[in-house]
Order: sequence, then structure tokens, then C-alpha cells
Amino acid sequence: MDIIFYHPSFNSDYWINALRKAMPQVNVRAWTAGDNAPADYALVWHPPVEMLKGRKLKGVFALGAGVDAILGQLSANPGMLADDIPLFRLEDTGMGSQMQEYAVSQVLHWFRRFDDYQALKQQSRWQQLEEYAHGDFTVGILGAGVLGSKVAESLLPWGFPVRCWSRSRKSLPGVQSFAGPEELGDFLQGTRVLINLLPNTPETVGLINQSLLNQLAEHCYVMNLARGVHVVEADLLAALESGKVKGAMLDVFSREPLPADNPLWAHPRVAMTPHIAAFTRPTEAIEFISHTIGKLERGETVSGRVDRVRGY
Ligand SMILES: NC(=O)C1=CN([C@@H]2O[C@H](COP(=O)(O)OP(=O)(O)OC[C@H]3O[C@@H](n4cnc5c(N)ncnc54)[C@H](OP(=O)(O)O)[C@@H]3O)[C@@H](O)[C@H]2O)C=CC1
Ligand SMILES: O=C(O)C(=O)CO
Repeated sequence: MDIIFYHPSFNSDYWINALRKAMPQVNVRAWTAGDNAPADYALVWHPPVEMLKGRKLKGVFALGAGVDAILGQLSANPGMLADDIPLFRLEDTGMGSQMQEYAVSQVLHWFRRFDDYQALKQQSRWQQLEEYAHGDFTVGILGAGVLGSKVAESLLPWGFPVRCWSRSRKSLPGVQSFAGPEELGDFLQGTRVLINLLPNTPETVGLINQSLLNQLAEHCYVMNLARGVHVVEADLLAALESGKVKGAMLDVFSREPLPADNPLWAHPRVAMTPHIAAFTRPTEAIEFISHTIGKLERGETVSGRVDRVRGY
């Protein structure tokens, strides 16, 4: 069996060696331009069109959780990947616990008013503020898939009311589930901290806009851990100015790297990280890929297959 690998920034030698160790019976090679030799599987992130075009593959694995980039490439380049070739993505592979760390630490930061204390410190002011109550700190998670459900689970032990919104109804113990566009309004009503973990699809682009923000609780907080295109940045800035949104923690942006003149950089109540909420971890990713390939080869059912029509 032959596997080709392409990632624009990962250390290919490291990955190829680790893949060979995990699957000693497989020939793994880094794909380079002009390589048209046959392969069974391709492991990719932002692949050149020519890498996949015309190949008869048994499967393609995206080396991340989100498949918006590769689906965008496929729609812009018809024929890049035949419709019957399955596309898989990474499910969790260590990203769940990273998202939990990110979300829990930031929710606690806001809940314990460290943002306010930091602002007071800037003014050399020694002042004790009123405590917030857990009951007034409902956390609402947009997206209750692999990562959203893990984030929901991690917030429960801290005593916050937790709710999620997804396409289909969920039964996560202790988490209130809202499903579909018809229940979005009820989900937003009373949500004090909004955490976004939706995939980027035509239905979710621009979802976090003025109308959505207006439906959240007063002095709410917004955490975007999914994709920049979900947030209408001008609407978020306006909601921060009006005081409706008290703070935002953003990991992803409509343009990355965020241009130097973007007003989000300078906003005192916006914190940000450069798309690091969850990294692809080689050991866990390779374990998932080799396990999935093993199952595919044995004709067994696997998870992680992307529905290319649905968009995630
Ligand atoms: N910032 C970072 O470093 C990283 C960001 N990400 C982002 O996180 C996203 C989520 O990952 P993951 O949890 O693995 O994805 P999943 O596919 O497992 O979960 C997606 C969730 O979103 C819900 N959803 C999708 N479309 C809609 C819609 N139109 N209305 C309501 N709910 C919807 C799904 O509902 P249902 O369950 O009913 O299908 C599901 O619950 C990725 O797509 C990626 O963009 C991922 C890794 C790192
Ligand atoms: O896995 C993903 O989708 C990512 O965004 C990783 O940065």
C-alpha cells in the first residue's frame, strides 16, 4: 500500500518517519510536484490541485478537524477529487483537550473578573468588585460535535449552566440541547458566554452578527474558536462599543494573519491568539489515521468521513 503526504508547514520528515513506524507494511512518501506515481491514500492540508487531480485513491485524510479549505478547493476545481473518493478528517486526536483548556481558562478568567481587575490595575486602583454568580453565567456552545461536546463536558464541573446548539438534538448529560434554526433564539436568550465551535459551511458563515449578538444576555462574552468567517467583525466591534458584549476572546479571523490595521488588535476588551486553540498532534493524528485505514482495508465501518454535500 502507498500513502502520499503533503502539508505546507509541518515537518514532513518527522511525519513520514512516524507514519512508517505506525504502519511498517506501508510505503509512505512526501508528495512533491510532478509525482504521478500511484497511491492508495493521501494525507493532506491545503494540497496543490495537481496532487489529487485524476488519482484513483481509496481515501483522502485532511490533517485537521475543519475541512472548509479543502472543500473550497474542491468546489473551485471540479475534478480535483472524484465524488466517490471518501474524504476523512481528524476527530479529536488531542484537539478536544486543548479546546477544553482554552475554553475553561477563559470562562474562568471572565467569571472571576480578571478582565476588570486588569483594567483597574492599569489605573493603579485597589478595588474589590462584586462577585458574579454561577447561575448568571450560562455558557452556550454553538456546535455540539466532537469538540463542542468536549468543551461542554469540561465546563459542567465548574457549576456553570451549559447549553449547546447543533443541527440535531443531543443528549449530553447535564447539558441543555437546542437544535436547528427554530431553536436558535431560545438558545441565545440568557446565554452569557457564547463559544463558537461550528464548522465553516454556507449556513454558518456570518452567523455571529448583529442580530445574533443582540439576542444574548447583557454584558455577554464571545469566544470564537472555530473560523473567522463565522463572526461579522464590524458587528462584534459595534456590540463591544455599545457594551452589549463585554469581552471577546478570538482565536480565528476573517483574514489570517490578522492585518496590522484591523481595529481588533487595539481594542482593550478583545483578547486574541493566532489560531492556536487546538493543534494537530502527530502521535494522536497518526494513530487515528492508521486505525482508520486498517478498518477501511478490512471493510469495517469508520467514523470521521466528511459529508461533502453537508460541508462538514
Ligand atoms: N481554532 C482552532 O485551532 C481549531 C478550530 N477548529 C474548528 O472547529 C470546528 C468544529 O470541529 P468538530 O467539533 O470536530 O466538528 P464536528 O463536525 O464534530 O461538529 C460540528 C457541530 O456543528 C453543528 N452544526 C453544523 N452545521 C450546523 C448548522 N447549520 N446549524 C447548527 N449546528 C450545526 C453539528 O451539528 P450535528 O451534530 O447535528 O451535525 C455539530 O454538532 C471545525 O470545523 C474547525 O473549523 C477545529 C480544530 C482547531
Ligand atoms: O484542525 C483545524 O481545523 C484547525 O483549524 C487547526 O488549526
